[in-house]
Amino acid sequence: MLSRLTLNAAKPARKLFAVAPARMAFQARFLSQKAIPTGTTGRKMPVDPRRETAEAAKVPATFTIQGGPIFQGTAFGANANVSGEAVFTTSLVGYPESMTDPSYRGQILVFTTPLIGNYGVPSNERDQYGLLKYFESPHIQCAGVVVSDIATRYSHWTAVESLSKWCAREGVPIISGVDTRAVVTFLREQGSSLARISMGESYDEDEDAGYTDPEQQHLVSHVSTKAPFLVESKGASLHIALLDCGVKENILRSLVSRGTSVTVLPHDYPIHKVAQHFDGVFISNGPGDPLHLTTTVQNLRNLMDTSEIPIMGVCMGHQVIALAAGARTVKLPYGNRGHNIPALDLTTGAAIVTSQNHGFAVEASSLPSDFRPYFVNLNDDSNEGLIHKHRPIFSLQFHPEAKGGPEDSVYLFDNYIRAVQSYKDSQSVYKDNRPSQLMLDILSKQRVGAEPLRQAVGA
Ligand SMILES: NC(=O)CC[C@H](N)C(=O)O
Repeated sequence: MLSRLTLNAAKPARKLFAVAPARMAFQARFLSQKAIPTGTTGRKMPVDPRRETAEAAKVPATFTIQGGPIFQGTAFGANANVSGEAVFTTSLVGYPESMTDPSYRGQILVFTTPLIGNYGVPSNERDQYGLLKYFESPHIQCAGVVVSDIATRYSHWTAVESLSKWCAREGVPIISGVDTRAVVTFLREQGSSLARISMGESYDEDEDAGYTDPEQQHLVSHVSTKAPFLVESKGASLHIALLDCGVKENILRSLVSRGTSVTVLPHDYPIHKVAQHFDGVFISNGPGDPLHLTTTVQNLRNLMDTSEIPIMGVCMGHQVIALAAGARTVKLPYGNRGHNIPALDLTTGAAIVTSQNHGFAVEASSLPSDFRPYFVNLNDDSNEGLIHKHRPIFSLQFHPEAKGGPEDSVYLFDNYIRAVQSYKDSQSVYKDNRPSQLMLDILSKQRVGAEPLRQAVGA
């Protein structure tokens, strides 16, 4: 199935890429034009306070891929040396959402879109449900950012600061001036690789020194909530339990805005022991290798063996449901990250464009006979979803909440809510509707944020 993804075994010679001279000349011209602002009347215009000073662009930085090319560029954001898995996204917009998506925890995010930062960074305003309006979690989750050209001016009605200032506050470095086409060419041929962003021009000739592999850690335990909390939808009659592997705000919003209250539980909460208090179970997205989530998988297996409750999973949630069902997961050579990835609905024959961010995938051929593949990726044939043949259980490798991304697949939340409603209707005859002690305990708790990324600021 994944044969088209097979890696090229040949290893290219290590290459050093300096900042492209053409790009520097272009930037210098661009900056000098900005230095003489004039209006249509020839009158001198006030200097735009949102413009960052050109000096910021003078600090050199180096991006080194383990066993691969070395890129020199200029530093923005935090003055910090970081290491992580280098991954690339083909999204055109949505950098505030991608960078705060907990599934990117500890990764170095390479944007293939050449100009990043031109609409700045929005505020941490919250909506009527208490969810962040413009971010997918309260902090930047990726370890570092690599771009071809960072915009030093920004403009948007929601913007409150520049990309560089935001990253500086959050301890996350950016390197700009990198030939991101060469990075992607390398990663596509050699597969997912560890990398470093370091301040200065020097780089360690020792190819194996100083690299951190975030996947060696149990990343979900860092981003999952530490205690249950409720996201309330006023007057909602449905109540969903969500296992939080690193949930994006817009997944919660997609559920509560459809008239359900959501109780968010730590990823390893014994869901099989409490599911009778809820009308549906949801398993969220999250970072790292799904094989680390042994307790979550075991609990879910117990749940699926003992209850008929509707279950939906997204991304990590999809992988965990597959593992609980007895299927296998694999690491893809370089993953799928972007907002323009086509998937085919195998139940209807309709193609949709999806938002994705994952390095692992479910091996469709390993699904047990009571499940079937739901969607397939039209670029690389990898599995994009599974659906139970007789029960209301389905999951998606892509992100139907699509923040950012196209909204072709939001209807899948409607399908889930319909299943939750009919399950509730079928159960209500037997159900004791008095709130349990568990629910009373949960309702009394405030939301406790997950751990922010802690990186040493200062080289
Ligand atoms: N967005 C996600 O939930 C990612 C799932 C998993 N960590 C992967 O990389 O495949």
